[in-house]
Amino acid sequence: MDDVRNVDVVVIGLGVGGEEAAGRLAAAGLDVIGVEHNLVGGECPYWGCIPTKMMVRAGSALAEARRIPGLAGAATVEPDWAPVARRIREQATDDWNDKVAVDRFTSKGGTFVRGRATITGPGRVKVGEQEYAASRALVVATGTVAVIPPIDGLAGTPYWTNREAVEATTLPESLVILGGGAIGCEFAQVFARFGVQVTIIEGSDRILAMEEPESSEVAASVIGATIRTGVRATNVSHDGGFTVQLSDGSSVSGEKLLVATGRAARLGDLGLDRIGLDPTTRFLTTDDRMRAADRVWAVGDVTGNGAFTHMAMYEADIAVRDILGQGGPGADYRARPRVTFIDPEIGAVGLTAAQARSSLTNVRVGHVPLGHTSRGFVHGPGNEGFIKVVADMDRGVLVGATTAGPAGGEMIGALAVAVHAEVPITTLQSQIWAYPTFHRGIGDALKAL
Ligand SMILES: Cc1cc2nc3c(=O)[nH]c(=O)nc-3n(C[C@H](O)[C@H](O)[C@H](O)COP(=O)(O)OP(=O)(O)OC[C@H]3O[C@@H](n4cnc5c(N)ncnc54)[C@H](O)[C@@H]3O)c2cc1C
Ligand SMILES: NC(=O)c1ccc[n+]([C@@H]2O[C@H](COP(=O)([O-])OP(=O)(O)OC[C@H]3O[C@@H](n4cnc5c(N)ncnc54)[C@H](O)[C@@H]3O)[C@@H](O)[C@H]2O)c1
Repeated sequence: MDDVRNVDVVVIGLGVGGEEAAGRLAAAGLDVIGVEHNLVGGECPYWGCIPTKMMVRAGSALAEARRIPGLAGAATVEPDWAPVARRIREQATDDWNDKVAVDRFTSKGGTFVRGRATITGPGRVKVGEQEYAASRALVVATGTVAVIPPIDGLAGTPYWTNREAVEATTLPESLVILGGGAIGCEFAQVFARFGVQVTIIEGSDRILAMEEPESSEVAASVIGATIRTGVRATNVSHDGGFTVQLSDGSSVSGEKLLVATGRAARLGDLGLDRIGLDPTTRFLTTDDRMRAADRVWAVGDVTGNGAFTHMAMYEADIAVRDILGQGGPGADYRARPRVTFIDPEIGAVGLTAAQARSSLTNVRVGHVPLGHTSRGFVHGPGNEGFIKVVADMDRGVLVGATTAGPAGGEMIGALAVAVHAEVPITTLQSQIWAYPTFHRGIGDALKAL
């Protein structure tokens, strides 16, 4: 084995959070080792946010073209997956090549190491035969993998996860999706718009179960798939196509099967016990400076604070400032935004009404269907959606909101500011909202409080 190499910082995992932390620490002049066993950039650019949003963009273009009759004449729509697959391969992922991302990190002065890192002791990390000793910080940013539920017959079949779905160059005729969360819903709508017969199997009683019930209703009405809720898969068999037996005795079949039943942090084989942490933990618990242990910081999906790219970036920023001794605000999760990119987009921030009622005594809700607003009326076809605000009336501030609609992901920005900055509801109610915008509906929802 080579000698131990002494450095300032080792970052394990160069996904969204790790790359941000490693790059900034290197740019600040520290001696940083960044370790990545797969692609620098992680899930988001290669199999997550970016390619799936390219798919969504393509599906939305088809849907908008199909709305032309009745609005603007006639249109013939002939979906073709080839340009989508090409765009993903050439523009989003460089054919799943991370040279640009590696160069981005090394140009900041970081040292890149390709391989799987294991922790061997406090500040100590081994990659292959080389061991590193970090005097200042160890940053764990190892992200998540798709959870594969222990369903009889599933293991060993050629099921898809998000990775195979993103890499697909041709589409199946039919697709069964296990799980109706964000991943299941986004893929379902896109593939359905390209002509695939999609069936979603969701164990709980509604899709997008973590969001407002109205969000689930809107999603179910627009996705274009057969949606089976309250049933679980009990058995999977593969004989050219897939047959999934369900807990109610029925079965569904599809040419392909996509497993989208959640994500699990990659922590199991990291060696956490060697730094005094529980190796069986689901997520790494941190303080508000993202410290998980002495001179150990954790950022991104592994912290369990919301598996979103913006959360990984946010936590990386806090960890970097703490490691560099720069101070500044600590982590505050009250105004966590999220957007499910179906059409209509479902933006949300903070608490749902049910979450608010479970922890607060004086909660009021304001709600307006988007079709009742001037802009929703003008928009016509494709105007599904609503705006819902959740208020803590004791403090006179919003604690949560949902904006579902054609610009739902953009509308939530205004309400994220309101929740984050605790803008008094009376101030929001006296605001002037431009006419006729979708976001003017926020004023209507506030009036309904
Ligand atoms: C289909 C899909 C769509 C999504 N869409 C969105 C979206 O629209 N908006 C949004 O905000 N979020 C979205 N997400 C979530 C987003 O991709 C993640 O929240 C984000 O990638 C998390 O970043 P991370 O750095 O924590 O982890 P990751 O991106 O998972 O990166 C972790 C990295 O660590 C590496 N690694 C793990 N263990 C080791 C080890 N021992 N040694 C070396 N390297 C290791 C991995 O190879 C990986 O590259 C989506 C996710 C999926 C799956
Ligand atoms: N637009 C975005 O920002 C975006 C998009 C995709 C993913 N993501 C992130 O990735 C995370 C993971 O997404 P996801 O959709 O895989 O997970 P999820 O946890 O959001 O949803 C998984 C769903 O699968 C269901 N389920 C679990 N086991 C099941 C089973 N055996 N049979 C039937 N249903 C089952 C659950 O009830 C749940 O509704 C999201 O929570 C989000 O943080 C974000």
